Amino acid sequence: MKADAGHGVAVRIETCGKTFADGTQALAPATLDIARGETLVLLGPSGCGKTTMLRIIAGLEQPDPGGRVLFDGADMTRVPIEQRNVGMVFQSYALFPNMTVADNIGYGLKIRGIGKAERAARVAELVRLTNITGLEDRRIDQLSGGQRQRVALARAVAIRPGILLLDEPLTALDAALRDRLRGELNRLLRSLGITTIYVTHDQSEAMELGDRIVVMSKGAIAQIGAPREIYFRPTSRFVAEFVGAANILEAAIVDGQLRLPGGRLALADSSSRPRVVAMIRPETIAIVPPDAASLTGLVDSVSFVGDRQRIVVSGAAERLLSIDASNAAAIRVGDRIGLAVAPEAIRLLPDAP
Ligand SMILES: Nc1ncnc2c1ncn2[C@@H]1O[C@H](COP(=O)(O)OP(=O)(O)OP(=O)(O)O)[C@@H](O)[C@H]1O
Repeated sequence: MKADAGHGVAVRIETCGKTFADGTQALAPATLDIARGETLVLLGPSGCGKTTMLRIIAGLEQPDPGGRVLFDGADMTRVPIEQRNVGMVFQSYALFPNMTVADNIGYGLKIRGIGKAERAARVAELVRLTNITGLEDRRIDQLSGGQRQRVALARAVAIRPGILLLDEPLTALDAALRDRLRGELNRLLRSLGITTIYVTHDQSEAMELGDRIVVMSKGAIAQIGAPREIYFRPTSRFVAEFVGAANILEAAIVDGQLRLPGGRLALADSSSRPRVVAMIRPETIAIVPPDAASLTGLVDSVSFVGDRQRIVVSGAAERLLSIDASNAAAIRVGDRIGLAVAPEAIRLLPDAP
């Protein structure tokens, strides 16, 4: 969490729903508080309503009647976007192509009547913060995608917005560049301490950048929590499967243990239900010698994925189980292996999706 996060609510969305003119309900009425200085990530599959929520906060879209948007406690619902003091960056850069980098970054300051000397000082600071030193006098059409996205970020934060809204700002970039910029963006957001709302469908981006993540599904909030909470303690099957890889097991509980075709697993959670849906992350399953193990299975496939190997096991559960193991483990297809899972790593889920 950023240093000054948590002191008060910067943004409150109160029963904000959105039904478009054609009858599409993009957002069911949702209420959400965003703390000052926090980076809140809206995460979900395509069409789940993330952008609609961001546009309501920006003032590009009005919520359905009854909904309110508050900044620092003040009702902004009817306040036009240009008076909301928000900075925005979208997937498409929307920079002025024939202006220089420095002029793009300074544009918002200029139209706000900020003098030349102060403008130059702020532009210089942002050029340094966003790692584009040396490119100040280039035109936008002479820059790479990653450089353009840095300029777009610098321009958005130059006006010192109260709130920064980012909609998939890294999506158009290739994987290696996206990873690098994600780290840089994380440092930038933390050093500026601006309240940020970040839209993405990429769960690793959400994990790295978010103080909290709002997982959305079909126009509704499925779960809100810190990245670790969302990952290890999902409250629904949808969240478990959308955020990272998940083994979902349907099994009976006997004597506080999950009863599976290949053996048993001890549980930390108790349940009064005779059958449960349980989630186990692939990296929480350890491979142990089969003879003393309470659960065993047969290795169905082994795939090398670079930093680890993904092992798929049959016979342990009703479905195939995926395990992430270190490359050091010498495992071959057809091996009989034992599986161990710490009871706390098994999460019971409600039956509903
Ligand atoms: N102006 C509009 N009129 C009618 N329906 C719309 C309009 N804008 C968006 N929608 C619909 O509302 C739903 C939510 O859209 P939204 O853009 O918020 O989703 P999203 O989660 O941001 O998706 P993506 O990741 O694909 O951008 C979608 O079904 C979309 O088709």
